[in-house]
Amino acid sequence: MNAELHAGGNTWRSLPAAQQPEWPDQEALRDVIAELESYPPLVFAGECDQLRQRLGAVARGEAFLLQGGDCAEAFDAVGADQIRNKLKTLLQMGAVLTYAGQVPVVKVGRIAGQYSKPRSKPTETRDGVTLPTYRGDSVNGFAFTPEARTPDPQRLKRMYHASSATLNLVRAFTTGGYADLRQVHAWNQDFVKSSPSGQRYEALAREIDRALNFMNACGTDPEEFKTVEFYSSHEALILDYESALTRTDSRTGNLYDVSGHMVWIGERTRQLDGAHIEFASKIRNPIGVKLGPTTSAEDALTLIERLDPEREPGRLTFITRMGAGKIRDHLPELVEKVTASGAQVAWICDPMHGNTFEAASGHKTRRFDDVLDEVKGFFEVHKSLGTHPGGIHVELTGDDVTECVGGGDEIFVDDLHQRYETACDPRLNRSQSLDLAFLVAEMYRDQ
Ligand SMILES: O=C[C@H](O)[C@H](O)COP(=O)(O)O
Ligand SMILES: C=C(OP(=O)(O)O)C(=O)O
Repeated sequence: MNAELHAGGNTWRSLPAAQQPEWPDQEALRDVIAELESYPPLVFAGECDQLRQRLGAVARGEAFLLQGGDCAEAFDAVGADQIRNKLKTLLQMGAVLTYAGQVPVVKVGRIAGQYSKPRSKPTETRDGVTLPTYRGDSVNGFAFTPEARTPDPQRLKRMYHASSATLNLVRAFTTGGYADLRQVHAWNQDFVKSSPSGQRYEALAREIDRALNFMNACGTDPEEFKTVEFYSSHEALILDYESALTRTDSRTGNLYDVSGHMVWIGERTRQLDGAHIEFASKIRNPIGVKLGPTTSAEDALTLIERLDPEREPGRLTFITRMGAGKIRDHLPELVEKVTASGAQVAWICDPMHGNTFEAASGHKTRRFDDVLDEVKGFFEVHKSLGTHPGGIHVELTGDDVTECVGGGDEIFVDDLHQRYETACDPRLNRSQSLDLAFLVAEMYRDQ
């Protein structure tokens, strides 16, 4: 094991680490870690610093964060079409939100590293057969066989290569002309024309059109529309992987987890004395922490103490995922006490994870109306406290899947089986994601 890392990026090893796979072959795991430690970084420390600055603007109320992508990326979905569709959807959402909010929208994908899943149960039983639960492609296979479900550390290397290929294409799309704002707006116009609830969005789309024509008429350099800043993020769950990809920045001597620009710690692994928070406290990347409905204000304040002792805007993002029925009761105390402490965190709403239920067909799903209601509650709470609703964090795909019910192009419970493709939690499809963007844009504007 890399001795330099042992001093900083590996201090988590002496603490309890929740949700780690039971790798059957420890020697094979050690070999994989050693190999990963020799791989080049996927992102540069300077890019992480730039994202931290952008998130600082979110924390100060000067920008909005759009973070979204798959629940669980899959190795067999690392294809040009899927990556392009996802990116296209996020760019379309970003364009609408930028216009409505009149502030920069920081665009961060749950992409190029979101291969590991925390689970409620360690095992799954089907027809009397019990096997380890699926923990994401970085750990085991989705197929319900003993071979597939046995954790295999070689998969950590595949995760690195899949992340690398994905990021490479994302960089090409976002800097090579595909993300041109005029093109993105034309896609949005198509959506407004074809969506059953598109009429509601027509006025906003027309205004954006006029704004673009105005900028054109003023002679704005068309090159300025051509590229877009886009960052990667994932849950820092499998600590053997994340710490093997932690490097010392030659400019500053600080440690960075170079597996993605931003990493977050999930609701199931944010124990204050646990390994994940210890790991996150040692790296300089911008850090997100998920906060569910049982989070106390004291927990939030201790997290700030551990992760953002310098109170640096942009360092820490709280991603609340309370559930539509709970957010209005639970969020105010957290925001009030954190604000009173003087900390400037970014507050982001994840309206997905508190709103999951099982349909009679057995599919895990979410209602679009609940998702929307949680975002509404989030905006209401921040409005009443005079604080900034900093953004949204959404599980989505650019494909026309049928995993969440509702939306303008309505999906019914009976439709769920048609194209239910997620390996874990249900995602908004392309049209539901764009519906959400237009509706959140209206809320942001009213704010
Ligand atoms: O995406 C989040 C979690 O991994 C997921 O909600 C856990 O799902 P489970 O309750 O089916 O394990
Ligand atoms: C597992 C996730 O969320 P949470 O930690 O909020 O349950 C997730 O975002 O994939």
